[in-house]
Amino acid sequence: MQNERTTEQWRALDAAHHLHPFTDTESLNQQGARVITKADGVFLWDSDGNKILDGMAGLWCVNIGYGRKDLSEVAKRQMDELAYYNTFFKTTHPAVVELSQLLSEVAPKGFSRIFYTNSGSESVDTMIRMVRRYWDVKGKPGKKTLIGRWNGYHGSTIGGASLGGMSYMHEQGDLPIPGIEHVEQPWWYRYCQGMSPEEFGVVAARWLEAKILEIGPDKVAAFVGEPIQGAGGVIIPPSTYWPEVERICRQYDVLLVADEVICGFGRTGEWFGHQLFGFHPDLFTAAKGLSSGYLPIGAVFVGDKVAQGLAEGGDFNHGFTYSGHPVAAAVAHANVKALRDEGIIDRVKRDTGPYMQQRWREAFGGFAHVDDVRGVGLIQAFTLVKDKATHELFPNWGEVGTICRDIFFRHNLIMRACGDHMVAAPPLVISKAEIDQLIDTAVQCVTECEEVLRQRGLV
Ligand SMILES: Cc1ncc(COP(=O)(O)O)c(CNc2cccc(C(=O)O)c2)c1O
Repeated sequence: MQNERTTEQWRALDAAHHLHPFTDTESLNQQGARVITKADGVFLWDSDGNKILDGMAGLWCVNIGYGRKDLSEVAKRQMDELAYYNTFFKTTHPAVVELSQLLSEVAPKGFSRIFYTNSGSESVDTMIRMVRRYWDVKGKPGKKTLIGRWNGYHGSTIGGASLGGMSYMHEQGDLPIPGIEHVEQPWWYRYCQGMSPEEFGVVAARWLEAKILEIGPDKVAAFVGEPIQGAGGVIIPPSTYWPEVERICRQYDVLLVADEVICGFGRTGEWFGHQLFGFHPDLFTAAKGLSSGYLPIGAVFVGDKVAQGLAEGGDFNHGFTYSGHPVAAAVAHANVKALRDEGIIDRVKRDTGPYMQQRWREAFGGFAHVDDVRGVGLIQAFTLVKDKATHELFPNWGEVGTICRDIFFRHNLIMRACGDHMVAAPPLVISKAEIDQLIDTAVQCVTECEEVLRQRGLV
């Protein structure tokens, strides 16, 4: 229950007692946090009664949309029946069994076993331990190194933050941990050097081959990547990239891992992002859309080959108090069942996704400082650039993106600035009329943003 307080009272208590993630506390407390009090469908309301269009589905996660009473009723029923029991020591419970069976149905062939965590980060750390354990069991304990991409994002645990390629995270906490390497991201717009996307995709994939040969294939455990880099700014690789990555992984006996925390559960119009690009990972990580953010839960989908390898090794000494938590599992089951049975993912693929992509390209193709307008399904972005003709970016990466994001916020539209990439990833239940509202507001904001850039002499 929420105490009835004024916005100012909530802000003052928040400033006094709450440390926010990825936040400069002093800076936030000077302006105060925006107090979000309720939500429904694709809309949020703040404590001053403002109605906000949530173009980011929370943090890329509320795939089914807000306000689903069927999910809250499932949570209540499960909590009343069995609020908690663990899945250690040879016990299980109906909620996690039913979820596991459903997930084995919606997962691609060859993924029949799921390990549960509480977040995407924990799923990534679990995967790191799994792939290293797999190679131990296979008699190749030297294969410990995992390779990720610069500007990839894999969470904030020590493993996830190390595997991610965000340098500003590595600077805090003496990261990366040993055994983690990175290759450049497949960002065609920035690195194409006159190559077509298709040519560039193969070149970028072969950066992985060079790194494997530099380290030594007998030391490399896995390559890990998001099908589409999300928090890195919606970097969509050329179609030739992932098939070449897969070929290289098979050639050098390196496990291939897809981080599906954002791309999973319908974001791209497919159940999972790797299906869109036609590659076949040995494991993939998930969270976010698994429960649509209604309760924290993550998962590692373990391919049959790796599951068999782990089984040969006996005890896998890893897990969490809340692995397969009954209430989280019951809500995730109801969420995934609804995504499937209500045709929500199908509609993204065939209807609202294509509509969004057409409108998005029409709306942002003509601005002087907007380029690389891109997207698939209901994940899309554009980049604010200094010169479209030369692909010249703004010198102080992120400054213009922050200006633009704040203009969006003032117009009660939430989009994400990842550096100077402007990103949208709304709930998958967004209607065409709501897509029109999102885009029309965004066009107004970008128009205002370009005016501000001119006034400040940035263009
Ligand atoms: C691909 C990927 N992998 C792992 C994680 C970590 O998940 P958890 O946060 O549940 O531990 C993520 C999370 N992605 C994420 C999380 C928070 C903020 C933003 C942003 O874009 O601002 C993105 C992610 O996007």
